[in-house]
This record gives sequence, C-alpha cells and structure tokens, in this order.
Amino acid sequence: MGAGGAASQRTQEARRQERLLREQWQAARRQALRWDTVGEGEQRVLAQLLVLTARGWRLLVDRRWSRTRTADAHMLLVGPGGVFVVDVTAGREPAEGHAPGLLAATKAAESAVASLGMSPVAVQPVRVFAGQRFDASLGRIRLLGEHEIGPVLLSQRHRLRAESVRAIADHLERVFPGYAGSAIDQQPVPAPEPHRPGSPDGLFDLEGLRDAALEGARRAPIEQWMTFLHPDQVALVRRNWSGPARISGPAGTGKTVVALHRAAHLARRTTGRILYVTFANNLPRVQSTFLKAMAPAVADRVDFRSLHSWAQEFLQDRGVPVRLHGDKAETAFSLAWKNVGRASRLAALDPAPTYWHEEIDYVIKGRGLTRFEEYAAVPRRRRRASLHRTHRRSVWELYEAYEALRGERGVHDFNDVLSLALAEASRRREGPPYAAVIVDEVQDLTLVGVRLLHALVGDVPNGLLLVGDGQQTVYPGGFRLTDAGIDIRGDRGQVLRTNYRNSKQILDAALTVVADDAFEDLDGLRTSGRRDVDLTYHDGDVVRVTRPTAEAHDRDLLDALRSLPEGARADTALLCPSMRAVGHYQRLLTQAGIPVCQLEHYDGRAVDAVKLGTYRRAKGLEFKNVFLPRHDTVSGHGTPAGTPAGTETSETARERAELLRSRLFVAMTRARDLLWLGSVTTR
Ligand SMILES: Nc1ncnc2c1ncn2[C@@H]1O[C@H](COP(=O)(O)OP(=O)(O)OP(=O)(O)O)[C@@H](O)[C@H]1O
Repeated sequence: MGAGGAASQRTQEARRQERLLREQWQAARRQALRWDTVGEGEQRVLAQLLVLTARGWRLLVDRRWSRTRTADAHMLLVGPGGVFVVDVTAGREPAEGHAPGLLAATKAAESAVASLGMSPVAVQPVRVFAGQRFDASLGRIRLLGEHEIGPVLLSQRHRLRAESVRAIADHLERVFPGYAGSAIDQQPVPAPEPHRPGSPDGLFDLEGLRDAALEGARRAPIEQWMTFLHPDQVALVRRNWSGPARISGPAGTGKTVVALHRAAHLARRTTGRILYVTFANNLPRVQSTFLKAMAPAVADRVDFRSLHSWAQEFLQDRGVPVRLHGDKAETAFSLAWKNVGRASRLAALDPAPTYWHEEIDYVIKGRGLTRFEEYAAVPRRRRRASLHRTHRRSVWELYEAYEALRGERGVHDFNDVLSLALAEASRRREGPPYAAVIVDEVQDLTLVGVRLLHALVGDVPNGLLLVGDGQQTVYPGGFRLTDAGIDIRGDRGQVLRTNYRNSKQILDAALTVVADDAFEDLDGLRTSGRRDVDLTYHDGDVVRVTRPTAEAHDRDLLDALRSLPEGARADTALLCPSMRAVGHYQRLLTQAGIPVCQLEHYDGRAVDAVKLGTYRRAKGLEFKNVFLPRHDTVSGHGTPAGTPAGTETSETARERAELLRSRLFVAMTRARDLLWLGSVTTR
C-alpha cells in the first residue's frame, strides 16, 4: 500500500473512532447522572471512565476496602493498561501529598492481585481533579485533570489481554465487594443516541481521547514478564527486608526480572532515588529500556549505571581528582614486570604476566589490601596457584613496583577509582540520596566495589539488594559477602530455582561444560557445577556443526544465519570468546551483507541486525537464537574451553581453563530456543 493510501485509511479510522466515542460519551453521561451523591464535575469524570468500559475496561465503584481501615478510594479500573486505583475530587491540585487513603487502597489492591502473579508495577494510584486540566505526579500518585484522565488511560501500553482484564476484575470484585446499592453498578454503556451537531460536550475532549485510543492500539503490548511473575517472585518484589538482602539462583531463573520489578516497586514506595548497578557498561542501557517500558512513571527515579562510570562521577561531584588512564597504567605494569617480575620466582609458576597482573587487580587492589601482612594471610578465593609466603613476597614486590611506576606517571587504574570512591563515601556520608541500591551480577564486582555500594546505604531496611550467581563468574578471583561486612541472614537470602529461559536441550549442553567445576558462591557455600534446576517446558535445539577447515565452518555459519526466518535477526546473537574473533566475524558478516549491531551499542530495543560481541559482553542478556562459532577453542591461548576440568597440568592453566568454561557457560545460557555450536577439527 502506498503512503497516500495508508494516510487516508488512518484518517478514516480516526473519523470512525471519533464518531464511536461521541456516541459512547453521550450514553455514559446519562448513566453517570445516576451517581447523584456527587457534584457535576465528578459525574463528568465518571462518564469519561464509563466510556472506557465500552473499550475493554472494567470499572468498580464504591468498594469496601475490607482489608484495611485506612484504605479509601472511589474506584478501581482494570483495563489493557493495568489496574488503576482512582480517587476523584472537586478540589485543586494539592501542593503536598496527603493521600494516605488512596495509597493504602493501592497497597490493598497490590496485595489482592499478587496472588494472581501480578507485579505491583501494574497497579497505579490516580487522583482525578474534576474541572481541572493538568498532568503531574506526586510521589507515586499520578495527578490528572478531568481532560487528561481518559486519554492517559487509553494511551497506556497494553499489558493485559481481555481475558486477564476479566479475571483480575472478577477477583478484585470478590476481594473488595461493592456497597449494596452502589449508585453505579457495572453494566454495559447503554445504546447511544444519534449525535446532534452543536450539542455541548463540556470539558470532554473527543480528539484527545480518539488520538489516545489510536496510540494505545498502535503501541505493541509490553512483554508478559513486565506484568506477571510467579507469585513467589512477586513476594520477593514486595518483601520488607530488615537489612541487606541477596537473591541468587542459576542462570535464567528470573533474578534480573525480580530486581527490575523491585527497583520500580521501591521507587514508588519512596521519594528517593534508586541506584541500579552492574559491572558491565552495556547492561544499564538495556535494563533502563526495560524499566521505561514496564514502569514509565518511576523510570526517571532509577539510575542505571555501570559501577566505574558511577564512581567516577561521584568523585567528580565531590571534587576528588581522578586521572583514570588504563593504557598508561598498563604500561606501568609491563615495566614493573620487566624490572621486577620476570626474573622472580613467579615466572616459574606462570611465565605469563597476565596471571600476576590479575593477582594485583583482583586479590590485592580488588580487596583493598595495603599491607603485605594482610596479603600474606588472605584466602585467595578461586585462585588456583598455591603461593607460599616467599611467592607472596614476590607478588608484593611486583605490586609495589607497579604502584611506584603508576604514581610516577600520575595516573589511576580502575581499582583506584573504586578505592578513592570508597574512601570518599566512608569519609563523608551525606548524599547522594539513594533510598536503595540494587546490584545486578554482583559476582563480577571486586570486594572494594561491593564495600563501596554497601557504604552508600549501609544496613538500612530495604537498602541494599545483591543479585547474582557465583557460577557465572567471568573474572578471576572472588570474595565472600562476609569479607565485605555484609551479613545476610534468614529470609534475606533467597534462591530462585526455576529456569524460565533455556530449553532443556540447551541447559543440558551448557551444564555439561561446567559439570565438573564445583564453585564457591558469595555466601561461601560450595556448590556442584551441575545444579538442580526446575525447567519450564519449552522446546529448543542445540545444533552442532563440525567442519575440517575454518572456511567451511564460517560458510556454514553464514548459511545458518541467512536461513533464519524473516525478522529473527532482531533476536539473534553471535558471541565470541575474544575481541579478535569479534573483529573477524564483524568483517565476515558485513561482507556477506548481514547487518550487525555490536553489543556495546545494543540498548534492548529491537533492531534488525545480528548482535555481535564477546561472551563477557553478553552477561545478563538473552536471545532467541545464539551462535557460538568455534566455541571449543579460545584464540590467543590455544586452551580448549570446552574440555572437562582436570586435563590441564599447571595450576594456573587449570584456573584459566575453568574461567573460560564459565564464560562459555554464560554464553550458552543466553540462548532461549536455538544454540548453534560451531567447531573446527582437522582430524
Ligand atoms: N515468572 C516468569 N514467567 C515467565 N518467564 C519468566 C518469569 N520470570 C522470568 N522469566 C523470564 O526468564 C528469562 C530469564 O530471566 P532473567 O534474565 O531475569 O534471569 P536471570 O536469573 O537474571 O538470568 P542470568 O543469571 O542468566 O542472567 C527472561 O526471559 C524472563 O523474561
């Protein structure tokens, strides 16, 4: 269809909508007149809401808020846009919030729908001001004028299907029965009278309603998980925790989903800001996109940040000078290795300077150690090389040489940024005013990083929530939460066990890779690599392709990508173990005319391009189709990533292979329905 044809069809649809609305409005006006206990303004508001009932909404007026005495609101509205607890007033917009009755009614409604698995993000309090025009928010309450209420509700993104609207409204009707003899009973809007030109519509804005109805229909419905969760997950979202809490669980068990709903829930319950932090740079963009879709009203009070970018900004705001310079710091380490490390006993344990650089990054600086005696005694979690005191002395000398050379150059490394921020946060406890801090993928952080985030909120109730899974550690080293002074007790430590993402075939393939890698989680518990997980049934495929040459392998990969159904690229990722491999596949796909979107630039919105990035960059994400070319070799090391534990000889090589298997496991568990595993074997 040409653009002109589409435009004229839109105009026709708009006219039809307007005619229909006018008829529905007049019928609703007559029905609202029966609500004779209120003034004319309130009747007009009611009439507008009755119009919605002709468009798939259910209106429950004059409820008995049986569960709580303080609850008080005029009506409940349930429709495609969610559940709205509505209060109508003839007054003006209040300067300060004094709506405890409305908030208590909202809480009661949230509790009532929680048993159906509905998240509190889908329940919203609204106060409508008869005879007024405005659109504002006061805390979590949306304040709307008589003109705005209809259009705002109609243009909400659709989150409930017709059958859910029915089921939820029926349930709410049972939980909060109407007073006998309510002035307005739920009944269909009566048949309309023909429109008489020039008849007054009062403040009713037909055009606004018409546009909103069209807008609501045009915008795609939001994902199911943005409204409905398992009732156990909803309970976690709404829980009151007396101090820091932790949610753990294997890959794909809904940890991030719960964390996002909780962020929205906390943002509504407080007037402060919520900080939602991850280690990776790309995840905050994606998570922010999701939150904006599921809880737009509070999205601007949740700061999605990567830890280092947040810490740098925090230091800048506090006037603390930082000179982060990764390359110069790297050069300082190379020199230190040349001057001090290479000839030391460390080279005999592992001649690759990387291992010792990691020792400094993750064990010494990552844990904030400043004295040799501390380092000499520290348990080096997840580090395989057994270091005697003399070895540790050599590492410490290397560390001191590095620090001296770094200092000479006047630069900081990434660990320094976090240590400076921790010192600053501990020194001055004023601001930033976070009501809560949520840390996703907490296992990726260093001990100093976790201490820093803890310092922002301390142990206040509902202040700190740590979300993560030790099995998905993709960086060396590790720590226990108790090392950070965080005490998670009783019901403040929760484990999710149902995998909602991966098909059984995919999860089995992924678990095989790490089956022999028992790991220690952040709570210090040793856990087997092959964990028990409940699966939600859905079908999926693992496709294994083995070819004798890299060229034949890549040809098969391109064929498989080309044969994806129309539109599937938007939900497809190609993941690689190294940046070098990413470069190779970027060129290959581009030459083949397959559009590519680097994971660095992906923000969670659908784009018709294959997402391309490293295994590490894919942390926390998921895709319908995941392609892992040459998944069983890792360029640069020549170390097989898919081989079982124990086949490597040196301790450091075993540790490296284990970490590579963890990364591969993370990459494999990103796949929902299709996992393509490519290999090249010359035999
Ligand atoms: N109650 C639920 N019903 C249906 N799907 C759900 C439910 N909870 C979560 N999901 C879906 O499960 C998938 C995994 O969720 P999520 O990304 O939150 O898991 P995760 O535990 O954070 O995973 P990972 O640790 O692997 O990053 C998502 O597609 C999410 O929409």
